[in-house]
Amino acid sequence: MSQFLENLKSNLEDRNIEIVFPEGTDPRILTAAVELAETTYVRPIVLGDESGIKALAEKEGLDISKLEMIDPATYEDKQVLADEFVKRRKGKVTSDQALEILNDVNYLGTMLVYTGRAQGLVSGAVHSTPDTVRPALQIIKTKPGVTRTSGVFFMLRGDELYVMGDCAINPELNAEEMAEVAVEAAKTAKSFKMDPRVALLSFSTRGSAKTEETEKVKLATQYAKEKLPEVPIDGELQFDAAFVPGVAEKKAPDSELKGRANVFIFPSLEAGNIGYKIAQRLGGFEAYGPILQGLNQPVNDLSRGCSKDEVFNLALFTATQALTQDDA
Ligand SMILES: CC(C)(COP(=O)(O)OP(=O)(O)OC[C@H]1O[C@@H](n2cnc3c(N)ncnc32)[C@H](O)[C@@H]1OP(=O)(O)O)[C@@H](O)C(=O)NCCC(=O)NCCS
Ligand SMILES: CC(=O)OP(=O)(O)O
Repeated sequence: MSQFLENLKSNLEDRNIEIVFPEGTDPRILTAAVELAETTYVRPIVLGDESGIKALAEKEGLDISKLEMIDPATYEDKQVLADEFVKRRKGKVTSDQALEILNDVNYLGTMLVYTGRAQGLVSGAVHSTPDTVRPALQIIKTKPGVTRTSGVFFMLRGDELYVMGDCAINPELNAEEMAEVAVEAAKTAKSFKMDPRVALLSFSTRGSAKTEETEKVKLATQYAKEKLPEVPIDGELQFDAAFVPGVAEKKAPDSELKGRANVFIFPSLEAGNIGYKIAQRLGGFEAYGPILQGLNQPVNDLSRGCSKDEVFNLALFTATQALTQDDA
Protein backbone atom coordinates (compact mmCIF):
# COMPACT_ATOMS: atom_id res chain seq x y z
CA MET A 1 0.00 0.00 0.00
CA SER A 2 1.44 3.39 -1.01
CA GLN A 3 2.19 6.05 1.60
CA PHE A 4 -0.36 8.28 -0.10
CA LEU A 5 -3.21 5.81 0.51
CA GLU A 6 -1.96 5.20 4.05
CA ASN A 7 -2.16 8.95 4.69
CA LEU A 8 -5.72 9.11 3.34
CA LYS A 9 -6.65 6.35 5.75
CA SER A 10 -5.04 7.89 8.79
CA ASN A 11 -6.78 11.24 8.10
CA LEU A 12 -10.12 9.42 7.91
CA GLU A 13 -9.66 7.45 11.14
CA ASP A 14 -12.88 7.64 13.25
CA ARG A 15 -14.58 9.98 10.72
CA ASN A 16 -17.22 7.47 9.55
CA ILE A 17 -18.12 9.57 6.50
CA GLU A 18 -21.44 8.40 5.04
CA ILE A 19 -20.92 7.42 1.40
CA VAL A 20 -23.73 6.17 -0.86
CA PHE A 21 -23.09 3.26 -3.22
CA PRO A 22 -26.01 3.15 -5.67
CA GLU A 23 -24.84 -0.10 -7.27
CA GLY A 24 -25.29 -2.49 -4.33
CA THR A 25 -26.11 -5.43 -6.54
CA ASP A 26 -22.64 -5.44 -8.14
CA PRO A 27 -20.23 -7.89 -6.43
CA ARG A 28 -17.27 -5.44 -6.48
CA ILE A 29 -19.38 -2.70 -4.88
CA LEU A 30 -20.94 -4.96 -2.27
CA THR A 31 -17.59 -6.51 -1.31
CA ALA A 32 -15.92 -3.09 -1.00
CA ALA A 33 -18.87 -1.77 1.04
CA VAL A 34 -18.63 -4.72 3.44
CA GLU A 35 -14.88 -4.09 3.82
CA LEU A 36 -15.46 -0.35 4.40
CA ALA A 37 -18.13 -1.10 7.01
CA GLU A 38 -15.39 -2.81 9.03
CA THR A 39 -13.41 0.45 9.12
CA THR A 40 -14.00 3.80 10.83
CA TYR A 41 -13.21 5.74 7.62
CA VAL A 42 -16.50 5.37 5.83
CA ARG A 43 -20.02 4.32 6.72
CA PRO A 44 -21.44 2.82 3.51
CA ILE A 45 -25.08 3.20 2.49
CA VAL A 46 -25.86 0.65 -0.20
CA LEU A 47 -28.76 1.05 -2.64
CA GLY A 48 -30.53 -1.64 -4.63
CA ASP A 49 -33.15 -4.33 -4.62
CA GLU A 50 -32.95 -5.78 -1.11
CA SER A 51 -33.59 -9.39 -2.10
CA GLY A 52 -30.98 -9.07 -4.89
CA ILE A 53 -28.39 -7.72 -2.43
CA LYS A 54 -29.14 -10.52 0.06
CA ALA A 55 -28.86 -13.17 -2.65
CA LEU A 56 -25.55 -11.71 -3.84
CA ALA A 57 -24.20 -11.58 -0.28
CA GLU A 58 -25.08 -15.23 0.23
CA LYS A 59 -23.45 -16.23 -3.07
CA GLU A 60 -20.26 -14.27 -2.27
CA GLY A 61 -20.19 -15.28 1.42
CA LEU A 62 -20.42 -11.65 2.59
CA ASP A 63 -21.68 -10.54 5.99
CA ILE A 64 -23.91 -7.53 5.26
CA SER A 65 -25.19 -7.09 8.82
CA LYS A 66 -23.27 -3.80 9.29
CA LEU A 67 -24.50 -2.24 6.04
CA GLU A 68 -27.24 0.34 5.83
CA MET A 69 -29.36 -0.66 2.84
CA ILE A 70 -31.98 1.34 0.97
CA ASP A 71 -34.29 -0.29 -1.55
CA PRO A 72 -35.61 2.44 -3.89
CA ALA A 73 -38.83 0.45 -4.38
CA THR A 74 -39.77 0.65 -0.69
CA TYR A 75 -37.81 3.65 0.66
CA GLU A 76 -40.11 5.50 3.07
CA ASP A 77 -38.63 8.98 2.44
CA LYS A 78 -38.91 8.83 -1.34
CA GLN A 79 -41.78 11.33 -1.48
CA VAL A 80 -39.75 13.81 0.63
CA LEU A 81 -36.79 13.44 -1.74
CA ALA A 82 -39.11 13.74 -4.77
CA ASP A 83 -40.48 17.04 -3.42
CA GLU A 84 -36.90 18.34 -2.93
CA PHE A 85 -36.00 17.17 -6.43
CA VAL A 86 -38.96 19.06 -7.95
CA LYS A 87 -37.83 22.22 -6.11
CA ARG A 88 -34.22 21.79 -7.25
CA ARG A 89 -35.18 21.23 -10.89
CA LYS A 90 -37.30 24.42 -10.82
CA GLY A 91 -40.27 23.47 -13.00
CA LYS A 92 -38.34 20.97 -15.15
CA VAL A 93 -40.10 17.90 -13.63
CA THR A 94 -43.52 17.20 -12.14
CA SER A 95 -44.01 15.43 -8.83
CA ASP A 96 -45.06 12.20 -10.59
CA GLN A 97 -42.01 12.34 -12.87
CA ALA A 98 -39.77 12.95 -9.86
CA LEU A 99 -41.06 9.84 -8.07
CA GLU A 100 -40.44 7.80 -11.22
CA ILE A 101 -36.94 9.28 -11.72
CA LEU A 102 -36.00 8.40 -8.14
CA ASN A 103 -36.38 4.70 -9.00
CA ASP A 104 -33.03 5.25 -10.71
CA VAL A 105 -30.43 4.49 -8.04
CA ASN A 106 -28.06 7.22 -9.23
CA TYR A 107 -30.77 9.90 -8.90
CA LEU A 108 -31.86 8.53 -5.51
CA GLY A 109 -28.27 8.37 -4.26
CA THR A 110 -27.49 11.88 -5.49
CA MET A 111 -30.60 13.21 -3.70
CA LEU A 112 -29.39 11.53 -0.50
CA VAL A 113 -26.17 13.53 -0.82
CA TYR A 114 -27.93 16.76 -1.79
CA THR A 115 -30.28 16.56 1.22
CA GLY A 116 -27.39 15.83 3.60
CA ARG A 117 -28.32 12.23 4.41
CA ALA A 118 -24.87 11.28 3.05
CA GLN A 119 -21.68 13.20 2.41
CA GLY A 120 -20.64 11.66 -0.89
CA LEU A 121 -21.43 9.12 -3.61
CA VAL A 122 -19.45 6.50 -5.53
CA SER A 123 -21.03 4.88 -8.60
CA GLY A 124 -20.23 3.88 -12.18
CA ALA A 125 -19.06 0.27 -11.83
CA VAL A 126 -22.19 -0.73 -13.74
CA HIS A 127 -23.51 2.52 -15.19
CA SER A 128 -21.82 4.54 -17.95
CA THR A 129 -20.27 7.89 -17.04
CA PRO A 130 -23.14 9.95 -18.55
CA ASP A 131 -25.74 7.98 -16.53
CA THR A 132 -23.62 8.23 -13.38
CA VAL A 133 -22.80 11.93 -13.48
CA ARG A 134 -25.94 13.48 -15.03
CA PRO A 135 -27.85 13.50 -11.69
CA ALA A 136 -24.91 15.31 -10.05
CA LEU A 137 -24.75 17.89 -12.83
CA GLN A 138 -28.48 18.54 -12.47
CA ILE A 139 -28.78 18.38 -8.67
CA ILE A 140 -25.44 19.00 -6.93
CA LYS A 141 -24.21 21.49 -9.55
CA THR A 142 -20.93 23.37 -9.72
CA LYS A 143 -19.55 25.65 -7.01
CA PRO A 144 -19.87 29.41 -7.44
CA GLY A 145 -17.21 30.56 -9.90
CA VAL A 146 -16.84 27.15 -11.60
CA THR A 147 -18.58 26.88 -14.97
CA ARG A 148 -18.04 23.18 -15.73
CA THR A 149 -17.15 20.11 -13.74
CA SER A 150 -14.38 17.89 -15.07
CA GLY A 151 -12.97 14.49 -14.13
CA VAL A 152 -9.43 13.81 -12.96
CA PHE A 153 -7.66 10.58 -12.17
CA PHE A 154 -5.10 10.14 -9.43
CA MET A 155 -2.52 7.82 -10.98
CA LEU A 156 -0.48 5.84 -8.47
CA ARG A 157 2.49 3.52 -8.97
CA GLY A 158 4.42 2.82 -5.79
CA ASP A 159 5.15 6.29 -4.45
CA GLU A 160 4.72 7.99 -7.83
CA LEU A 161 1.57 10.12 -7.89
CA TYR A 162 0.15 12.16 -10.77
CA VAL A 163 -3.14 13.85 -11.58
CA MET A 164 -4.59 13.69 -15.10
CA GLY A 165 -7.65 15.48 -16.46
CA ASP A 166 -10.11 16.00 -18.03
CA CYS A 167 -10.40 12.26 -18.65
CA ALA A 168 -14.14 11.95 -18.18
CA ILE A 169 -16.61 14.74 -18.77
CA ASN A 170 -16.24 17.44 -21.42
CA PRO A 171 -16.10 16.13 -24.99
CA GLU A 172 -14.86 19.50 -26.22
CA LEU A 173 -13.04 22.26 -24.36
CA ASN A 174 -12.28 25.77 -25.53
CA ALA A 175 -9.25 27.66 -24.16
CA GLU A 176 -11.16 29.14 -21.18
CA GLU A 177 -12.59 25.73 -20.29
CA MET A 178 -9.22 23.99 -20.58
CA ALA A 179 -7.74 26.67 -18.31
CA GLU A 180 -10.53 26.02 -15.81
CA VAL A 181 -9.76 22.28 -15.82
CA ALA A 182 -6.10 23.12 -15.12
CA VAL A 183 -6.95 25.50 -12.27
CA GLU A 184 -9.41 23.06 -10.68
CA ALA A 185 -6.94 20.18 -11.09
CA ALA A 186 -4.27 22.21 -9.29
CA LYS A 187 -6.75 22.87 -6.47
CA THR A 188 -7.77 19.21 -6.35
CA ALA A 189 -4.11 18.17 -6.16
CA LYS A 190 -3.51 20.68 -3.34
CA SER A 191 -6.55 19.43 -1.43
CA PHE A 192 -4.85 15.99 -1.42
CA LYS A 193 -1.63 17.60 -0.13
CA MET A 194 0.22 17.48 -3.44
CA ASP A 195 2.42 20.34 -4.59
CA PRO A 196 1.01 20.84 -8.10
CA ARG A 197 3.21 21.51 -11.14
CA VAL A 198 0.79 21.75 -14.03
CA ALA A 199 1.45 20.97 -17.70
CA LEU A 200 -1.10 21.77 -20.42
CA LEU A 201 -0.41 19.13 -23.02
CA SER A 202 -0.33 19.28 -26.78
CA PHE A 203 1.31 17.58 -29.74
CA SER A 204 3.53 20.65 -29.96
CA THR A 205 6.12 22.28 -27.67
CA ARG A 206 6.74 26.02 -27.77
CA GLY A 207 5.24 26.43 -31.23
CA SER A 208 6.97 23.44 -32.86
CA ALA A 209 3.62 23.15 -34.67
CA LYS A 210 1.16 25.97 -35.14
CA THR A 211 -2.48 24.96 -35.58
CA GLU A 212 -5.84 25.90 -34.09
CA GLU A 213 -5.34 23.12 -31.51
CA THR A 214 -1.89 24.24 -30.40
CA GLU A 215 -2.97 27.89 -30.21
CA LYS A 216 -5.87 26.82 -27.97
CA VAL A 217 -3.47 25.17 -25.50
CA LYS A 218 -1.15 28.19 -25.58
CA LEU A 219 -4.05 30.51 -24.77
CA ALA A 220 -5.40 28.14 -22.09
CA THR A 221 -1.96 28.21 -20.43
CA GLN A 222 -1.98 32.01 -20.38
CA TYR A 223 -5.47 32.06 -18.78
CA ALA A 224 -4.55 29.41 -16.20
CA LYS A 225 -1.37 31.27 -15.21
CA GLU A 226 -3.39 34.48 -14.77
CA LYS A 227 -5.89 32.72 -12.51
CA LEU A 228 -3.31 30.87 -10.40
CA PRO A 229 -0.04 32.83 -10.55
CA GLU A 230 1.36 31.11 -7.44
CA VAL A 231 1.35 27.64 -9.08
CA PRO A 232 3.96 26.54 -11.66
CA ILE A 233 1.96 26.12 -14.87
CA ASP A 234 3.31 25.68 -18.38
CA GLY A 235 2.15 24.79 -21.89
CA GLU A 236 1.84 24.08 -24.71
CA LEU A 237 4.10 21.10 -24.03
CA GLN A 238 4.34 17.60 -25.40
CA PHE A 239 4.21 14.93 -22.70
CA ASP A 240 7.95 14.24 -22.92
CA ALA A 241 8.80 17.93 -22.54
CA ALA A 242 6.54 18.04 -19.48
CA PHE A 243 7.80 14.85 -17.87
CA VAL A 244 11.39 14.10 -18.88
CA PRO A 245 13.95 16.68 -17.62
CA GLY A 246 16.43 15.88 -20.41
CA VAL A 247 13.80 16.40 -23.10
CA ALA A 248 12.53 19.58 -21.40
CA GLU A 249 16.07 20.98 -21.56
CA LYS A 250 16.11 20.46 -25.32
CA LYS A 251 12.52 21.41 -26.23
CA ALA A 252 11.59 23.99 -23.58
CA PRO A 253 14.74 25.09 -21.73
CA ASP A 254 12.88 28.08 -20.24
CA SER A 255 10.09 25.93 -18.74
CA GLU A 256 9.63 26.45 -15.02
CA LEU A 257 8.41 22.86 -14.79
CA LYS A 258 11.85 21.62 -15.90
CA GLY A 259 10.31 18.33 -17.05
CA ARG A 260 8.89 17.61 -13.59
CA ALA A 261 5.16 18.16 -14.05
CA ASN A 262 2.84 16.12 -11.85
CA VAL A 263 -0.56 17.43 -13.03
CA PHE A 264 -1.29 16.78 -16.71
CA ILE A 265 -4.11 18.56 -18.53
CA PHE A 266 -5.19 17.06 -21.84
CA PRO A 267 -6.41 19.17 -24.76
CA SER A 268 -9.46 16.96 -25.39
CA LEU A 269 -11.50 14.20 -23.77
CA GLU A 270 -10.29 11.78 -26.44
CA ALA A 271 -6.67 12.37 -25.44
CA GLY A 272 -7.49 12.33 -21.72
CA ASN A 273 -9.57 9.17 -21.59
CA ILE A 274 -7.27 7.23 -23.91
CA GLY A 275 -4.16 8.59 -22.17
CA TYR A 276 -5.08 7.59 -18.63
CA LYS A 277 -6.15 4.10 -19.72
CA ILE A 278 -2.80 3.57 -21.49
CA ALA A 279 -0.92 4.65 -18.33
CA GLN A 280 -3.13 2.29 -16.30
CA ARG A 281 -3.07 -0.77 -18.54
CA LEU A 282 0.40 -0.52 -20.13
CA GLY A 283 2.16 1.54 -17.46
CA GLY A 284 0.92 -0.43 -14.47
CA PHE A 285 -0.55 2.59 -12.68
CA GLU A 286 -3.51 2.28 -10.34
CA ALA A 287 -6.11 4.77 -11.55
CA TYR A 288 -8.49 6.36 -9.02
CA GLY A 289 -11.37 8.34 -10.47
CA PRO A 290 -12.76 9.99 -12.36
CA ILE A 291 -12.95 12.34 -9.40
CA LEU A 292 -15.33 15.13 -10.29
CA GLN A 293 -13.95 18.55 -9.44
CA GLY A 294 -15.74 21.83 -8.95
CA LEU A 295 -19.00 20.33 -7.63
CA ASN A 296 -20.70 21.51 -4.44
CA GLN A 297 -20.49 18.01 -2.92
CA PRO A 298 -18.38 14.97 -3.82
CA VAL A 299 -19.84 12.57 -6.37
CA ASN A 300 -17.35 10.27 -8.04
CA ASP A 301 -17.49 7.91 -10.95
CA LEU A 302 -15.77 4.54 -11.46
CA SER A 303 -14.69 2.89 -14.66
CA ARG A 304 -16.84 -0.13 -15.48
CA GLY A 305 -13.53 -2.00 -15.63
CA CYS A 306 -12.79 -1.26 -11.95
CA SER A 307 -11.77 -3.76 -9.28
CA LYS A 308 -13.21 -3.96 -5.76
CA ASP A 309 -9.99 -2.44 -4.39
CA GLU A 310 -10.47 0.55 -6.68
CA VAL A 311 -14.01 0.93 -5.31
CA PHE A 312 -12.66 0.79 -1.73
CA ASN A 313 -9.96 3.36 -2.45
CA LEU A 314 -12.20 5.72 -4.45
CA ALA A 315 -14.45 5.79 -1.38
CA LEU A 316 -11.43 7.03 0.61
CA PHE A 317 -10.87 9.82 -1.94
CA THR A 318 -14.57 10.72 -1.82
CA ALA A 319 -14.62 10.81 1.98
CA THR A 320 -11.48 12.98 1.95
CA GLN A 321 -13.18 15.40 -0.44
CA ALA A 322 -16.18 15.52 1.92
CA LEU A 323 -13.83 16.42 4.79
CA THR A 324 -11.92 19.09 2.86
CA GLN A 325 -14.90 20.43 0.88
CA ASP A 326 -15.08 23.73 2.73
CA ASP A 327 -11.34 24.47 2.40
CA ALA A 328 -11.32 24.21 -1.42
C1 LIG B 1 -21.37 14.90 -19.05
C2 LIG B 1 -22.47 14.66 -20.05
C3 LIG B 1 -23.20 13.38 -19.72
C4 LIG B 1 -23.45 15.83 -19.96
O1 LIG B 1 -24.30 15.67 -21.05
P1 LIG B 1 -25.84 15.96 -21.04
O2 LIG B 1 -26.52 15.32 -19.88
O3 LIG B 1 -26.35 15.64 -22.40
O4 LIG B 1 -25.78 17.47 -20.80
P2 LIG B 1 -26.87 18.55 -21.05
O5 LIG B 1 -26.24 19.55 -21.97
O6 LIG B 1 -28.19 17.95 -21.45
O7 LIG B 1 -26.99 19.17 -19.61
C5 LIG B 1 -27.66 18.52 -18.52
C6 LIG B 1 -27.37 19.36 -17.30
O8 LIG B 1 -26.01 19.16 -16.92
C7 LIG B 1 -25.32 20.40 -16.92
N1 LIG B 1 -23.98 20.12 -17.45
C8 LIG B 1 -23.64 19.53 -18.60
N2 LIG B 1 -22.29 19.40 -18.68
C9 LIG B 1 -21.79 19.94 -17.54
C10 LIG B 1 -20.49 20.10 -17.01
N3 LIG B 1 -19.39 19.69 -17.66
N4 LIG B 1 -20.36 20.67 -15.80
C11 LIG B 1 -21.43 21.10 -15.10
N5 LIG B 1 -22.68 20.96 -15.54
C12 LIG B 1 -22.87 20.40 -16.75
C13 LIG B 1 -26.12 21.32 -17.81
O9 LIG B 1 -25.90 22.67 -17.44
C14 LIG B 1 -27.53 20.87 -17.53
O10 LIG B 1 -28.00 21.41 -16.32
P3 LIG B 1 -29.54 21.81 -16.16
O11 LIG B 1 -30.36 20.64 -16.63
O12 LIG B 1 -29.70 22.11 -14.71
O13 LIG B 1 -29.74 23.00 -17.05
C15 LIG B 1 -21.89 14.60 -21.51
O14 LIG B 1 -21.13 15.75 -21.76
C16 LIG B 1 -21.10 13.37 -21.80
O15 LIG B 1 -21.64 12.34 -22.17
N6 LIG B 1 -19.74 13.44 -21.63
C17 LIG B 1 -18.86 12.32 -21.92
C18 LIG B 1 -18.86 11.31 -20.79
C19 LIG B 1 -18.07 10.07 -21.16
O16 LIG B 1 -18.59 9.18 -21.81
N7 LIG B 1 -16.80 10.02 -20.75
C20 LIG B 1 -15.90 8.93 -21.07
C21 LIG B 1 -15.86 7.83 -20.02
S1 LIG B 1 -15.29 8.43 -18.45
C1 LIG C 1 -13.74 6.65 -16.76
C2 LIG C 1 -14.18 5.71 -17.81
O1 LIG C 1 -13.56 5.64 -18.88
O2 LIG C 1 -15.26 5.01 -17.53
P1 LIG C 1 -15.74 3.70 -18.35
O3 LIG C 1 -14.52 2.82 -18.47
O4 LIG C 1 -16.82 3.11 -17.47
O5 LIG C 1 -16.28 4.17 -19.66
